[in-house]
Amino acid sequence: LHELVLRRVEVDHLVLHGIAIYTAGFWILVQCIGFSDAFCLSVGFWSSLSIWTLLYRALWHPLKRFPGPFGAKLTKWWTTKKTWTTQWHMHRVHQAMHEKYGDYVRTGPREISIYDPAAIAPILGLSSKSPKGPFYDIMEDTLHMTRNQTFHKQRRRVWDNAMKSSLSHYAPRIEEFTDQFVTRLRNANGEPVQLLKCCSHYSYDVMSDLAFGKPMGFIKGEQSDVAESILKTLSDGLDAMGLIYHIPWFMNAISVLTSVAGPLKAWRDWSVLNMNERLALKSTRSDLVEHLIQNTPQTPEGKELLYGESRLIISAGSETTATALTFILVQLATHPSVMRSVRKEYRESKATYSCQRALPLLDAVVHESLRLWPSLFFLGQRVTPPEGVRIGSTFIPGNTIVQIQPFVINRDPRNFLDPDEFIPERWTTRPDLVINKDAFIPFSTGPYDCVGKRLAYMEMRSVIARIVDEFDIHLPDGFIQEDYWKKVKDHITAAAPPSQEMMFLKVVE
Ligand code: HEM
Repeated sequence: LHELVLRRVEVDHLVLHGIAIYTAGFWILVQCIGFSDAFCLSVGFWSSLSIWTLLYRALWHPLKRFPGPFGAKLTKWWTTKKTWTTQWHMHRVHQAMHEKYGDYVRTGPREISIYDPAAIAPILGLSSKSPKGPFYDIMEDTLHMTRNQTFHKQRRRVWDNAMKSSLSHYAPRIEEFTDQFVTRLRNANGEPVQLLKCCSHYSYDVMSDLAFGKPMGFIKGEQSDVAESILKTLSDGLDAMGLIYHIPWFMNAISVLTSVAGPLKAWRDWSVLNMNERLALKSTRSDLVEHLIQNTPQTPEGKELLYGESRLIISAGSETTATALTFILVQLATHPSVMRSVRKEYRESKATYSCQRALPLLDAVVHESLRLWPSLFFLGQRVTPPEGVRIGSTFIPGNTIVQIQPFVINRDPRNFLDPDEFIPERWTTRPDLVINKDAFIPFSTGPYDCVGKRLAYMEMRSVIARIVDEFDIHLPDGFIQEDYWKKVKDHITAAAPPSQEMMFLKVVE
């Protein structure tokens, strides 16, 4: 079985089929030879298959010459265990592995983690021949979760056009949500507020407005119980995802089961209800979802795609932006002189300000915060083409899962001088501090890069500019920067410490 099938064919998405076939086979065996003989045969089969697989992975696998932790060479459960024992600090584990083993580390039986910036273009870039990996099989097909390159290309064109033509109409709407955000901070009267919660409420409202034409009502505190439980499911679910997403076959099985009954089902039902309402609206608004609707056949398959993509808008755009906003605000609070300079820049440009246009220092602050703390620690899982890939002097054999690690690359002194320091000026007046600009990929790069990047910048500019214009931001007494950053977890997205509070005090002129 190992030599003929498992070694040659990707079976990650066939686990439930495998379990069904095995169960049927076992039942037939029990009918033929009785339970105890069938059981002994089954134990013998699984033990010999496991021993052979482990021996093959350790001794004969084409990746055996790559260095890496011994356990990781044998099984991906090693990563799950490591995630658990480090309490979701895999980004730090990757840093340590890079220091110990170098630029190419075997982090799974058929997986290499790459910390070499020279790999970014050949693996992720426009001319890459490495398609998406098995992680992207785990849910129903959408723009993001598909491995079908033709489907992706066609659908990406629709999304790109939709973003291009709808964003200018959407800018005033973003400012309206920012008004609500600032009002909420004003109402707090300088009392501590939960930072991540505020930012999440903002980004979930903006994204649900974009997906369904109506916000979830979080910023104004008018959310329904269902919306509240969905936000909780999505946030809590990420910790579980952070543990199991390393093992695509397991993740695949779990996501199928939980979408039939369980937390993902509630999320799915809610999105179907809201998308059906949106479809019935016959909206004249030129927004993202209107473009998607117009470019999707009104067939059962088309509707499934729209349901999936409405969830994609929320899942791809909310956590990422909320985390980025949270980290930027913490950086500004701990670098008050930068905060004052951003305020000055915004005030001087108010006459021509639009969240669609770059403000050089504010954009530099966003860049620098994303460089140090990218919203997504996991990006760009790819599979090398059958002929393999050569990067400099390193040859990676075909059908290897490869993963670029942005957190490590962003803090590599080969790419950025003083890599652990927050220095926004490296993106404005100090370009000498950026050695390799191409290593900066918080939105990924190439054909699968972030389609919502411009929208995300609009949100971040709008919120940060308006907040620093009106408030001085402070962290509570006793806040220790080092401890805060140590608490950031890696559960696919970067997880900001949820209970961190911040005070927004009216600027005294
Ligand atoms: C600071 C905020 C954001 C960051 C850092 C970010 C980052 C990323 C990254 C790294 C990817 C590639 C993921 C991968 O390789 O699997 C991605 C993809 C994507 N992002 Fe974003 N994102 C942000 C905001 C948004 C927003 C606001 C939207 C709005 C809908 C969005 C929609 C998407 C979609 C649909 C994809 C999949 C694109 C494709 O596969 O063609 N993102 N994002």
